[in-house]
Amino acid sequence: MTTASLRQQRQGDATTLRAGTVQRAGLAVDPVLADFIELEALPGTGIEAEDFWSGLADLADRFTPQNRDLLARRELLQGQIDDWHRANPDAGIGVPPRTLRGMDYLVPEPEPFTIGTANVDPEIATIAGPQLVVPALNARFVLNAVNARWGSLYDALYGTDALDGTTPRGAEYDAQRGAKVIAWAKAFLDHAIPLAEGTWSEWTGGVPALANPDQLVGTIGDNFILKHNGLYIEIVIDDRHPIGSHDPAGIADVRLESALSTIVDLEDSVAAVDAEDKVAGYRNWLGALRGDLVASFSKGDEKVVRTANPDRTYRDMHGDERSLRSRSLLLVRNVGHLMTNPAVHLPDGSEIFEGLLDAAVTGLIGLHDLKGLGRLGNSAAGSIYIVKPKMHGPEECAFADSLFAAVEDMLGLDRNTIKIGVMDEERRTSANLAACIHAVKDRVFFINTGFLDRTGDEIHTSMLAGPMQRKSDIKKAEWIAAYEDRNVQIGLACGFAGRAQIGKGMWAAPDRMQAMLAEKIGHPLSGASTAWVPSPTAATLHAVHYHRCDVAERQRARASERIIPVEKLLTGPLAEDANWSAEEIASELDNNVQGILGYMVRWVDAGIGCSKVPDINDVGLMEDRATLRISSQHIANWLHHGIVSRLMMDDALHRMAAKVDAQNAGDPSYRPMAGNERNSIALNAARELIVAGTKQPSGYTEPVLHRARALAKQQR
Ligand SMILES: CC(=O)SCCNC(=O)CCNC(=O)[C@H](O)C(C)(C)COP(=O)(O)OP(=O)(O)OC[C@H]1O[C@@H](n2cnc3c(N)ncnc32)[C@H](O)[C@@H]1OP(=O)(O)O
Ligand SMILES: O=CC(=O)O
Ligand SMILES: [Mg+2]
Repeated sequence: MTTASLRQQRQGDATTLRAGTVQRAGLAVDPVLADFIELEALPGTGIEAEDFWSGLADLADRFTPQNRDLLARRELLQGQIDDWHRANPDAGIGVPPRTLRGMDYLVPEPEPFTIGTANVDPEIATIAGPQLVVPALNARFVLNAVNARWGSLYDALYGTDALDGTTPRGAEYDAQRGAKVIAWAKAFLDHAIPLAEGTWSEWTGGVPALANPDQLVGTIGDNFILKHNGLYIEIVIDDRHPIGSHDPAGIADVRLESALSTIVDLEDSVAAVDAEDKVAGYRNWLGALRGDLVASFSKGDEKVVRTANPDRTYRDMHGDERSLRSRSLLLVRNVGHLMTNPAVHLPDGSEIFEGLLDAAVTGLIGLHDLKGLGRLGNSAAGSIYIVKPKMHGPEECAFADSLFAAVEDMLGLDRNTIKIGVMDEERRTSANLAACIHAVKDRVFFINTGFLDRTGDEIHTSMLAGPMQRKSDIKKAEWIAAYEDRNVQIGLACGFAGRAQIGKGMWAAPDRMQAMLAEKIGHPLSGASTAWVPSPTAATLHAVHYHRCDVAERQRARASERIIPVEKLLTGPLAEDANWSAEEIASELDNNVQGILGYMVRWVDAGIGCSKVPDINDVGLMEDRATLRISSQHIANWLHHGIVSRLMMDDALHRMAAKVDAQNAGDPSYRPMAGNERNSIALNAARELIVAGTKQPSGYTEPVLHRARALAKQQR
C-alpha cells in the first residue's frame, strides 16, 4: 500500500474499523493499549495524544515497507546459502567467504573509525560490572532487579552452592557454614581492599588502616564504604546483629555493588502476544523508570510490599555528604525486526511491526526520566537506553538508527538521546560487526555477544551443510571462540573503551554458582566490561570477578591485537564425522526435547517467558526463546540429515511429555500433555517447531509460540 493511500484511509475509512478497537490517527488500536498510552504514559510528558498517535502512524507509514524489505532480504540470503549447499552437498563446510562476498552477505569493512556516542552514564562507559536481565512482565522480579545494585555477599555465599558445591540444609543457621562464608568474604577483602597490616580476619574494629588509604571513601553510620576498580563495597558493622555480635569487629555483612545495570526485557524472556501482555511490560518499564512501581505479594507467611530503593547518602572522609546510588541503571530490550503484534492494526489491516511499537512506546516512557517526572531518577546523563536484539547485518542496524531518530523527532528529543545496544547474536552481524557498529556509531552504547541466539542462527544458516555437532561440543568449537574474541577486538578498535560497553552473554545455570564463580571470570578477563547474569544473587557473586580483574587494564592489553580474520568465524559447528552411538543420539534428542517441552508448556499455557527447566541430569537451566531456538533447530537439523527419524522424535516427545508433566505435578493450574497429545497446544506447537524447523524464519521460535499462546488465551 502506498503512503498516500495509507493517509487517505487514516482520515476515516469506516470499512477499516475493527471490532473491539479504537481508531487513532487511522490506526485500529486495542483499547487496553490506547488507555495505557493516554492515561499513564503521556500525562506529564508534554506530548498530546493526537501527536503521539499521528507520530506512530507516520512511523508505521515510513518504516513498515522497509521492515518488510529487510525481512525479505534475510530470506533471499538464506535461500542463496541453501542453494549453495544443495549445489555442493559434499562440501562439508559452510559457504566460503568469497561466495558470501559475492552475495553481499559479507560487506566491505568500513575505514577505521571511533564511535561518537555522548552523554553516557558511568555504569555504561567507565565502570565494569555485572548486567542483570529481568523479564519485564514480572513486577516483583523487576523491582528486585532495580534494587540489585547492591547485594549481600554473605547471603549469596551462604544461600547458594558457591563455596563448596553444597546448599544449606534446613532453615536453622548453620554456624559452620557461616564461618566458611565469613572466611571467604574476608579473604576476598584481603585481595580487593588489603589492610596496611594483617588480614580482615584479624581486624578487630576501629577505622581500618588500608594499604591504599584512598580506598576508604566514607561512612554510613558505623558502616564503611570502600571502593575498588570503580565499584563500591560496604562493610556493615552491627554488634547487635546475630552475625556481627560474634565477629571480633562487629562485621554483620559485606555488601557489594552488584548489578550496575539491568535490562528490563520485552524480548526473549517474556511471553507477550497481544496488547494486554505488551501493556503489562510497558507499565512495569514506566514504573521502574519513574521509581513508583510497587509489587505486593505473599512470601511464606509474610506479606511483602516491594518498592524501589532511594539513593543513600554517605559521609566522605572530609565529612561532606555524598550520594550513593542504590538502583541499577535501567535499560530496556525491545523486540527485533521480525514480529508483528495485534495491539495495533494499520489501515491496510495488517498488524504493526512490534519493533516500531516498542521503539515509540519505550521511547515515550523514557521521557518520564528525562523530564524528572517520577519519584526517582535513572539516567543522570540524560539518555534512554534501548537494547536491540536479533539484527542481521548493517542494513538492519541502519534501519534501527533511522527508526530511533524518527522516534526522537516525534518526541522532541535531541538526536542520539536514544542510545542503542546492539546484540551481536546473528551470524551476519558478527561477520560484519564493524560495519554494524558504524551504522549506529553515534548512539551505540553496547555490543553484546548473545551466544545463545547466535548458536541458533549458526545452526539455521548452515542447516543444509550437514549434521551439527552435539550441543555441548558446539560450545567448544573454533567459531564460537573466534566470535567472542573478535567482538571484543572490534569493540576496542572502534573506541568502546571508556565510552560504551563490551558485553558478554548469560550464565544460564542459575543454581550453579560454584561453577559460575570459577568460569565467568573469563568474561572480564576477555576485556568485556560487563556480562549477563540471571539473578540478583548471581550479580553479587559475579561482581567479585570485577574486583579480581581490572577490565580497563585488560582492554589496554588487548587494544593492539590483530583482529581475528572472518574466515575463522565462519568455520561453523558442523560435525566432522556424524558417527555417534545410539545412546549418544538418544540422549541428545531426549535432552533437547525435554528442554523444549519444559519451557514451552509454561510459555503457552501460563504465559511465563523464562523458566528454570531441569535438564536430563536434573540441573535447572534457564530456558528462554533463544535456548528454545537452539534446541528446536538442533533437532530439525538432525531430522533433516537423518540422524534421528520422525518416529524417534515422536517417541521422545511422548516420553518427555510424561516426564515434564511429572516435574510439574505440584502445580494445580498445570495442564498435562501426556494422554492429551491431540489437544495439548503446547505439545503440538513443540512438534511444529521441530518438524517445520527448517522453514522457520532464521529458525526463530516466536511465530509458532505466539500463535500457540494466542490460541491458549482464546481457549481460556
Ligand atoms: C538469551 C537471553 O536472552 S538471556 C536473557 C533472558 N533471561 C533472563 O532474563 C533470565 C531472568 N531470570 C529469571 O527469570 C529467573 O532467574 C529464572 C527463571 C532463570 C530462575 O528462576 P528461579 O531460580 O526459579 O527464581 P525464583 O522464582 O525462585 O526466584 C528467586 C528470587 O530471585 C529473584 N530473581 C530471580 N531472577 C531474577 C531476575 N532476573 N531479576 C530480579 N530478580 C530475580 C526473584 O525475585 C526471587 O526473589 P523474591 O522471591 O524475593 O521475589
Ligand atoms: O540474548 C542473548 C542470547 O544469548 O541470545
Ligand atoms: Mg538473544
